[in-house]
Amino acid sequence: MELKLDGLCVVTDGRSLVRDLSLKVLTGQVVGLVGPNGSGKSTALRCVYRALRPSSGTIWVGDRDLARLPLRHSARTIAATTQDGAVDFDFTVEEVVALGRAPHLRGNQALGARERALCVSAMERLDIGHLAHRGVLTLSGGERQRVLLARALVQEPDILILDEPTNHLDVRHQVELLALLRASGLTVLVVLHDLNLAAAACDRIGVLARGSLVASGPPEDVLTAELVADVFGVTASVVPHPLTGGPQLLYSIGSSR
Ligand SMILES: Nc1ncnc2c1ncn2[C@@H]1O[C@H](COP(=O)(O)OP(=O)(O)OP(=O)(O)O)[C@@H](O)[C@H]1O
Repeated sequence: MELKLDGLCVVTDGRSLVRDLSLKVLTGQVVGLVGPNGSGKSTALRCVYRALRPSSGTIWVGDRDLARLPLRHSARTIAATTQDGAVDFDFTVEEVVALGRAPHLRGNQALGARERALCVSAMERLDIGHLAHRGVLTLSGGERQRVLLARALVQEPDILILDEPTNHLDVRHQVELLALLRASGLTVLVVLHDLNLAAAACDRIGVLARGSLVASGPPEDVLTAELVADVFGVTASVVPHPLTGGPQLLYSIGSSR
């Protein structure tokens, strides 16, 4: 299902956090949103998973205006993981993952065999099967992040919204997660700080700076040394990935040695 942000604006206390953001994620595409700290990435995502009402603009989910969709309908269609991955209660891992089915159930309806199998499969895909009976509050940051991703997958959404899903993950789990996203066939909008991961995993990249989209397109068109210097204030060399030919950034870190 296609996701389209059309002229999205968020104004809080007279300050524009997101300015006239238009961005399309075609069905089954992975689109990365990158940009410096405070550039409005999470604010834009919060509008898509309905934690925040935009000041103006429209979010189209397929051919439907998100603001007019019943909450239960959008909860079935869009799954999200947030940046801090906060979990307040000491549920077990399998209980948290099962919560992903909530938009599909009525009241206290129990999970059926298919739904339980879905939860087991998602835990296996995220390499957390061995943690099923652990309390989530006892988990490491990366383990907890994988639990929340499993919960998002069992929701069986059409659209996944992920805010820095790799930030606590070790390199193996980063690579596995991005491979899983690419193989999922879902429409994915993901905030990533690691530009090299974004280049490797995304069909297209949008760059936000001070709330505005300053570039968007395939990674090789967007991730240029000039853009990285302009937007992030960092000197980088862009070299082709030896296997894929995609752009990879090498940073110079000043040193007296
Ligand atoms: N509720 C709010 N009230 C006032 N300012 C806010 C609010 N929420 C976010 N901001 C500000 O809006 C700006 C954009 O925040 P946002 O979290 O969207 O940035 P971000 O690009 O996701 O940053 P980061 O990379 O650090 O996660 C920041 O300056 C932030 O302090």
